Amino acid sequence: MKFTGSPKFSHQQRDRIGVLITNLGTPDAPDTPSLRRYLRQFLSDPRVVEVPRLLWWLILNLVILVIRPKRSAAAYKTVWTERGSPLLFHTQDQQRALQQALARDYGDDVLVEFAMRYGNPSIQQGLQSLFEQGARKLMVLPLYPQYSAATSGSTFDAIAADFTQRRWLPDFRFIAHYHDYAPYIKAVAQSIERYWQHHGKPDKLVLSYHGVPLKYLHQGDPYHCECHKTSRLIAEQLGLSKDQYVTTFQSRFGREEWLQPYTDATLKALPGQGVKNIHVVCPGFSADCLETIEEIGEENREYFIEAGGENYAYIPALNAEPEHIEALAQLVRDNLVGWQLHHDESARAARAEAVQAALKESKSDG
Ligand SMILES: C=CC1=C(C)c2cc3[nH]c(cc4nc(cc5[nH]c(cc1n2)c(C)c5CCC(=O)O)C(CCC(=O)O)=C4C)c(C)c3C=C
Ligand SMILES: [Fe+2]
Ligand SMILES: [Fe+2]
Repeated sequence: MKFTGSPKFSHQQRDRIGVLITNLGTPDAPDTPSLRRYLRQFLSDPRVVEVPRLLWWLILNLVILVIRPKRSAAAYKTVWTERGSPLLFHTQDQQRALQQALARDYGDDVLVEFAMRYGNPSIQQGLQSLFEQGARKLMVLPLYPQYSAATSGSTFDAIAADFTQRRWLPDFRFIAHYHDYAPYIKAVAQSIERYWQHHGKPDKLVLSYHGVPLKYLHQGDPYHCECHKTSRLIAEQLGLSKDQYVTTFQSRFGREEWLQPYTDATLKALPGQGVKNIHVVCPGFSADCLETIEEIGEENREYFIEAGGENYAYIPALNAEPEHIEALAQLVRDNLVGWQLHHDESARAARAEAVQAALKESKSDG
């Protein structure tokens, strides 16, 4: 059979709305074979690495996948937890909390699943689960606030690739970005303010975003502009003047030029300019992961202190914090307009209560 059907469908089944939240993905374990598998899938994506395919195949297979998996596995080991990779368990927590927040309004008419662009659970698994539970309308929300072809664009490709194999396609909405969405800006600003209430204000706030090759900007990718807009809006919310914050780009990969200023070079230079007390926040990462915990929390701290810096703190990502979940729930509600399902209101209210009670119970089970 060429196209996957929906054998479990019955006319008694209620139509529902599926919300798929996604993130980048992470290896299954912090060991060399798992990293080789993960990096092969990730770095073979033409949306991520825009280099002629044959040349890239040679570099990837003869150099990168020989050297990098072992090195990256060692880095992942330092952040791995009992619940596995931080990116994975934070995304799980976000899924659960978002499901609960939306159940307050929609009962079980709206289902939330999560998936990873690379590795597990895959986009295909996430979609399959939603469709099996009766989702006939689908909203995909990649948890990348700033759009880049390398991230949100690639996620769209994976959804589209799955659709090419399906017989029954859903109504479909894709949230390409939310870099200037007021509830998101407010959630980031609040988390910074809360941090300052306990730890005081720094000389400078560094807003560090994952980088991309500079050529993507020149070829029209809006990512760089969206990062700067997010920073400006957060700074406005916090009442910071231009000299009190700086936007930088981290996690450079390979030899070509990436977006500047680089986070590491900036942190090495700041103490020499008399800035000895800084806080770093990463508004582009909706969940803490290797790139924030290890790269910003550890590696870059050392650069700053070695260069003569005195106080350095990393303000954690929004993860499953209530303000974040409320911002995401609001984003989903805003984008559900026109998609209300037509059920009897009182029955819906009763279902909403039942779902709330069940979720509370499952939460107290651990
Ligand atoms: C080849 C280049 C890469 C591009 C372009 C890129 C863009 C990009 N990535 C994120 C978010 C994350 N990246 C993460 C890890 C990671 N990124 C790259 C390379 C590119 N990223 C690599 C090789 C890795 C793996 C780690 C390593 O080997 O160093 C992560 C963390 C994943 C985790 O498991 O914790 C995130 C998140 C964005 C937002 C982005 C472009 C906008
Ligand atoms: Fe990355
Ligand atoms: Fe990194």
